[in-house]
Amino acid sequence: MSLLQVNHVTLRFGGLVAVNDLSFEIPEHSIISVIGPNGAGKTSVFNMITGFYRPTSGEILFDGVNIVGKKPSQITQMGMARTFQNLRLFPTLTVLENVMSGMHSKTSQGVLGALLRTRTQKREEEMIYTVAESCMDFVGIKRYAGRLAKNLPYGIQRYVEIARALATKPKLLLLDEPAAGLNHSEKQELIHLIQRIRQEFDLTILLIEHDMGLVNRVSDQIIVLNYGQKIAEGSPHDVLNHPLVIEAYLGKDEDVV
Ligand SMILES: Nc1ncnc2c1ncn2[C@@H]1O[C@H](COP(=O)(O)OP(=O)(O)OP(=O)(O)O)[C@@H](O)[C@H]1O
Repeated sequence: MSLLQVNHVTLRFGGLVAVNDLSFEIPEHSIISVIGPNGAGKTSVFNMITGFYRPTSGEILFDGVNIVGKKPSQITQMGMARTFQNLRLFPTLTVLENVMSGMHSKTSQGVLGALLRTRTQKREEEMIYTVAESCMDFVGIKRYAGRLAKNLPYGIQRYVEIARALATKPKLLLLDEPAAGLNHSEKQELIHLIQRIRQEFDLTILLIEHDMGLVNRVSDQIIVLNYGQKIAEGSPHDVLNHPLVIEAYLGKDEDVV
């Protein structure tokens, strides 16, 4: 069954068509990558799926529900989590607090509960702490738990974002250029982490990435965008050898494996 269905979605900014009549489906438990040259519309697609942009036309079904018009927070509640191309951590909070922050939107207690510190609320805080700890452990950043996010190297901050997203126990995890700014050995670790996430967590992953080595290693299927349109879709081998894809990347064809 498809966890996500994007049906004939178009996004216009004035006269510019950023995404043009795009359709694709994401089967449950798969890892799908969206690739394409700069400006192809990849981030716009992520922003529509996560509710940051509203499509000009078309529908997006998540778990069978049309999510067009829903707020990002409502979509998060439905089981979607994302990381950002430009990191969005709370710089003056610790790693632990950042990871816990992702889960607070899911607690049942409101402001009154927080003030009264009801027993339920204390139990929830303990549960949030336990989940945050296990997610930090899973991605290998537990030793940084008490450090302020802003004082950590870029590569570690990326892992904090991933841990924060995982802690919300999403059905769909969207990773926006997770390898950006990472060196070769960090990229190898990230490939291993993405494969472990798929094995250990019951989730589906949608990835935007420029690093073709990573895309090739982790993806079940690849969707290629160019000028807002889908120009190819299929297995890594088929897509990365597709003439239209090679043409789209011409001039930077060293990226294509
Ligand atoms: N908020 C916006 N307002 C106006 N135009 C926008 C906006 N967001 C994106 N665009 C335009 O839409 C097109 C697609 O941009 P988008 O960022 O989705 O591409 P991308 O494939 O993610 O690129 P990159 O790989 O460089 O991140 C571009 O022409 C971009 O300038």
